Amino acid sequence: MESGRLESSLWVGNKRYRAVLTGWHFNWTEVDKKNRDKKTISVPVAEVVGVEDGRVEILPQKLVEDTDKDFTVFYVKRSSSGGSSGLLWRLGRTQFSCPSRVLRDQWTKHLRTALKTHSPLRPHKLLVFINPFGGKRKGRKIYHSVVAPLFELAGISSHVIVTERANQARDHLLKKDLAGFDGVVCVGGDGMFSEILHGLIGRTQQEAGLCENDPTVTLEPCSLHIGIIPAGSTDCVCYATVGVIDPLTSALHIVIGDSQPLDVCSVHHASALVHYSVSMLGYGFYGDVLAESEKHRWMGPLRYDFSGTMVYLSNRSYAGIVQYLPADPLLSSPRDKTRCLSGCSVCSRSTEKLFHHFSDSGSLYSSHFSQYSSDLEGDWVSVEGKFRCVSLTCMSSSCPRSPLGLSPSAHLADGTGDLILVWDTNPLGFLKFLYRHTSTQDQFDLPFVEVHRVKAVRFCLPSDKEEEPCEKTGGLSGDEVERSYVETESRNGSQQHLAETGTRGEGTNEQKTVSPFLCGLCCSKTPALSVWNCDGEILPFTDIFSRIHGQLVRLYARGIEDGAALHSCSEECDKCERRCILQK
Ligand SMILES: Nc1ncnc2c1ncn2[C@@H]1O[C@H](COP(=O)(O)OP(=O)(O)OP(=O)(O)O)[C@@H](O)[C@H]1O
Ligand SMILES: CCCCCCCCCCCCC/C=C/[C@@H](O)[C@H](CO)NC(=O)CCCCC
Ligand SMILES: [Ca+2]
Repeated sequence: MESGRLESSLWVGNKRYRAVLTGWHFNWTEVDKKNRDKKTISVPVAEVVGVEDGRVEILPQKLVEDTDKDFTVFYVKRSSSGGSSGLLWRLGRTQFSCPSRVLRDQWTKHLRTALKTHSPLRPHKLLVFINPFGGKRKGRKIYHSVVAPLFELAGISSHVIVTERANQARDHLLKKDLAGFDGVVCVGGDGMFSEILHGLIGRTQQEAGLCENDPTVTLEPCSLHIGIIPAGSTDCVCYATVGVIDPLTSALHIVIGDSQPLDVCSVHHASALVHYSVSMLGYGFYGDVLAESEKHRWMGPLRYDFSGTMVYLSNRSYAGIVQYLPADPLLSSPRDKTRCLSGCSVCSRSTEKLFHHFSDSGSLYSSHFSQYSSDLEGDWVSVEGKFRCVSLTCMSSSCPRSPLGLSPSAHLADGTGDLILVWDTNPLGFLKFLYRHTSTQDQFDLPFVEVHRVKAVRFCLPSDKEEEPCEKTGGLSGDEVERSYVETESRNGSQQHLAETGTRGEGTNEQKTVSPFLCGLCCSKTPALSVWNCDGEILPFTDIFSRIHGQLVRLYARGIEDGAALHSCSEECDKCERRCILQK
């Protein structure tokens, strides 16, 4: 008998099944009275959530009938409702009956052992941060009603912190003891994710003795995984890495220990780290939308639609110099019409490139040779002019508002970002560009739009182009923007200069928010500057240097599964090529 293999008859209700546990799969096939096989259900062991003695239910509430010949298996079940192509996951549950208690114990023992063997990244202990004010303010309810019961079922212990102020989660991760935790879960939106990202990256560099302020340093990848339970307004990072915004689906990805590496862009100004970004670093239109939307927080998620319309009507473009370092064009292109899907070959090739210097121990996390990266070598390209917007994204940045995203062919973990330059154009042209984000039409196929796959970007203002700000509304000039925001923070005595922008949410620091939109309304003077929108935060500087760090963090996710490859996966898994790839 193959090790770990188990086969026997089991009953579900009054139907008999032939159940087989092989190394990778747990299958049960209905057998009719003439011993003919009927329907088979096949679940990869990696997608089994838990195995319980007796007849058990956990959602909507826990019910246990402790019978000694029964056991219950919980597993991931794909749902196609709402056109989600199987990306929406539900908790499947089957209660099996055995002819004897001995056989029942054999089944539960084998299944539990198989889970341990085949899912090495399943978390045991998680640190959970809940932002009670994110999105529609449902974070706490979502966690307690949907997520906590699943964690309990999977035997995950969690330490839960409901935040009382902005940046509490970041500060906790930077300073407190994290021993024993496998990952950090963020219940909130992109802003809350950003806090976790900053805390974990900062902590990892502190412990590795690396200076985050130096853009040439190869940063150490974080060893703790991040799980996102979407409860914000945009939830772009969740959407782009899971494919749906659904707390139960995300909780299941965490519980089964999925792992998706993610590129991170560091943003620097004058030898100091300003911020990290994963979804969008945008100047011009997206910066103005964010600045405007901060005044309408009370509208909730709708504030972006309202502000988007207002900013569009203000019809502005901004002068700037953009310099970029192109990525290797032989590896991929932002216009190659591919999508970064689960198991993406472009990202896998990058993993080999990024981590080819394995240490003696074989650890992925102590892999770099030199502290300084050769990634910034190459020929820089420089362009100057007036832009509607300049955006840099490390991934597609798809979200419900834009299902294919800012750059549909961008990759989650290839060590590059896509730079999108939208040159000044007429209002109708720009509307066309924006509108194409909401459809499948190519937003880059317009004469005033350029897209480049890059490793690093610099942006500065042309020295002679600064205009007088509007006096009535107090629009700020370049110098003023910087002065009004800079704050120096000292972390554990080290000289870190992380700008405290704090323009999101209640409880943030009181600071002046740049609102160039007002000038567009009250006078004909266009403001001199826009602001940078960095994953939903307004940055305090206009001149920036940013660089992409390949696979700096890992999420409990697996990227977007290919709907076509998933066909009738939950029933006929042998036919599903993608699952086989995953399990290799
Ligand atoms: N207890 C708190 N009080 C006030 N602000 C908080 C608190 N906890 C976290 N924050 C801040 O709230 C900001 C917004 O939160 P979050 O991202 O969860 O929701 P959102 O803005 O509605 O969603 P999105 O970022 O997806 O647009 C975050 O930047 C975070 O720093
Ligand atoms: C006329 C139709 C106009 C439609 C315009 C559609 C364009 C949509 C592109 C959406 C790109 C989202 C990028 C993600 C940004 C997030 O990091 C950030 C934090 O949550 N969100 C915003 O800044 C929120 C700001 C979102 C800007 C719209
Ligand atoms: Ca990327």
